[in-house]
Amino acid sequence: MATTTSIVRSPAALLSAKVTVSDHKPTPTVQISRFPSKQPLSSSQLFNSVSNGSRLRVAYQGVRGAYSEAAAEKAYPNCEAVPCDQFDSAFQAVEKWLVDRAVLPIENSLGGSIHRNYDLLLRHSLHIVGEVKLAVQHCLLANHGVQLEDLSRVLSHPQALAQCENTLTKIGLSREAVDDTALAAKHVALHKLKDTGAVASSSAAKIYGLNILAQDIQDDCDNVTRFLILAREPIIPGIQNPFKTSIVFSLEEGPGVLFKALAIESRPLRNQPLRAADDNNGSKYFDYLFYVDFEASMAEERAQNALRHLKEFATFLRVLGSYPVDTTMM
Ligand SMILES: O=C(O)C(=O)C[C@]1(C(=O)O)C=C[C@@H](O)C=C1
Repeated sequence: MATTTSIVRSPAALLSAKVTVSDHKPTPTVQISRFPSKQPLSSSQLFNSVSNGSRLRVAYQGVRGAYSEAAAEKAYPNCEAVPCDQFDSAFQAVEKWLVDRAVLPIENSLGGSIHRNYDLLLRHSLHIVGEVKLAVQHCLLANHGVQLEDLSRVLSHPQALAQCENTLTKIGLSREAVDDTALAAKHVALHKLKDTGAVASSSAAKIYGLNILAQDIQDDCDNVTRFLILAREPIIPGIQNPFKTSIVFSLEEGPGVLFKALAIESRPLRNQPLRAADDNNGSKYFDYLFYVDFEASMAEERAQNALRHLKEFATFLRVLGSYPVDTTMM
């Protein structure tokens, strides 16, 4: 997959910058119509389009019809959703001012964490300014005229395949992973495949002209994916509505007690995953990063106290963002 991203060094250069954010669409010319102020966004600004009336540009990973596009549109109903071929391109598109926000999946109620995005959060310096939860209802799609018994194989995003594991096993289809669910639908349609279906959304069926053979094929009807909204600047944390704060930290000592006590997301450190133990035997143990979401705003004293305390024994601590909780699915 070809990803060509021009390195933009000054805001003026952005006006003529071209970026290929997806190789499945004609190369879009990115026009930055607005340079957001350096001021942090307030939480009330968060869900609105920009004040001069131009549409907010929101990067997502995938092609048209992907769940991530639906999540971007749920977060910002009037936005221009900009497809990116990889998660990393979406991060870069925000950093290079080619778009205003990125909306990326971070965890799913059935499939678990999307580890790649946890790693990318750390490698890039964007801020979490919101979250959006999306109910994911998968369909089994095929070309018109193709019956269920004609299929031997199904294509989809690995998370989607995992979310439909039991159903696909029952039907007896072999699985093949592709970059996103809508791309699977597009591939099946484009190549007029007769023996291969796609697990994707009903809107992907509409966009690529496929037939819906089965609906709601996920193993649990409560299949929810949580997406993070990322921006160049943090928002000013509020206290008027429920806020969440996401942090990442590492510890001097082994992960043991804290890990068990908090049951938090932990990932081996990428640059230096193993740490020598103090036992002089040359033994090593994994050095962990802990990702914690807690339900409090950084504007609250109790959150500031908790982080001050954590800072005393953490070898590394970063606040990834303090943002309003998405209460739409509660
Ligand atoms: O493939 C898509 O349509 C996506 O938007 C990606 C993705 C994911 O990464 O989890 C998003 C929501 C669903 O959980 C399945 C796939």
